[in-house]
Amino acid sequence: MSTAPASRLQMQELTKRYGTTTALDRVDLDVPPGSFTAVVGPSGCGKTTLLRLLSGLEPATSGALLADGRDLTRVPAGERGVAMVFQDYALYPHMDVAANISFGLRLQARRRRGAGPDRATIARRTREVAELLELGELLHRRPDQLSGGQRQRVALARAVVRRPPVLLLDEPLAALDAQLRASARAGLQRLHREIGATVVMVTHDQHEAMTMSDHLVVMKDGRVVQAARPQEVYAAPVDRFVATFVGSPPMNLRPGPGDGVLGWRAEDGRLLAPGEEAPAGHLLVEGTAELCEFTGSAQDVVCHDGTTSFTLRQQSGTRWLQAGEPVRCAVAPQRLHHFDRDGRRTG
Ligand SMILES: Nc1ncnc2c1ncn2[C@@H]1O[C@H](COP(=O)(O)OP(=O)(O)OP(=O)(O)O)[C@@H](O)[C@H]1O
Repeated sequence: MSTAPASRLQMQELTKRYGTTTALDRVDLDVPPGSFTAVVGPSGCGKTTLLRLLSGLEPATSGALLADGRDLTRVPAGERGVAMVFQDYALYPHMDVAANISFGLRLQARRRRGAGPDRATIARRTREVAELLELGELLHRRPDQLSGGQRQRVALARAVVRRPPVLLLDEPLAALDAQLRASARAGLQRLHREIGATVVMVTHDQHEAMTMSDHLVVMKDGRVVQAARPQEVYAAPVDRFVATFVGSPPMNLRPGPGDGVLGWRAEDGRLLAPGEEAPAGHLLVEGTAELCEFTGSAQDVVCHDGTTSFTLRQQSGTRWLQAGEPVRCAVAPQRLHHFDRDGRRTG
């Protein structure tokens, strides 16, 4: 399937206020062309508002929004080259799958008279996108004759059939059960590869965001806290908030040195044998195993040291721990994260 070129999106001091609520607070963000950008953050941090501004459903209060350097602020939603799939992707119930998918193209044809796509083009593009999303066999079914996952794919097909340079997805997988989500995740990534558009996806699921995106945006209180490759956000979170929000289990934190905070990831703790000393320079963490969760290839051991909890992840091949056992582990100095008293990363 041929595509329109992907757009680079830039937000500069983008602000949106609803009465006294500031939903977006001077957001500066650069979305690389062709990226799969995932936006995560706690409920109410402004994720959906960001998409609504990008799509043109809502005007910004102030600031600038550019696509490939072009100011979008006054460009109407229909002319932005931006398609959006909502969480509750309402399909037209009386139309079959083919008619649902081609709706936008048919509208375009009618509006532009001779200049829009002709019938043969519409039919071909509908077929192409249906094949891409594995809906080829279902073109003549109505939405109420489809499963949740199939309906979600029709909504996606309807959005991408017009080859938008930008595709916005608001919690696209939220309505699917766990098993369907896994295959829909793979489907979305494949779709992104095929259509080449810039994808911006909002999700509650930070695991989903990490695994699917190549650009991860973490928001809090209407602001972008960090935007980078997911690997970088995980390896070097800019502050304590990102350290505990991104990654599962959240990063372990403990006071010190001074008035700072030390952090370490569950997989960076190495269990010490009874009597074994922590190597010089390592952080020694001691506690008691309280909860041992076997995940298949690993075991997450939630421990308590009298004041705080921490989680140790043991990989397969090690001895599985049991609740009640004493736990001593060492963390190498290069695996430690340092935050200052205000929670900012210092190393
Ligand atoms: N139309 C509106 N009128 C007034 N306040 C609004 C409106 N839309 C959003 N808000 C407020 O703006 C803030 C950001 O909302 P938004 O929906 O963007 O958050 P979100 O990160 O998408 O949240 P969630 O993850 O819960 O969907 C919230 O405080 C919300 O209550």
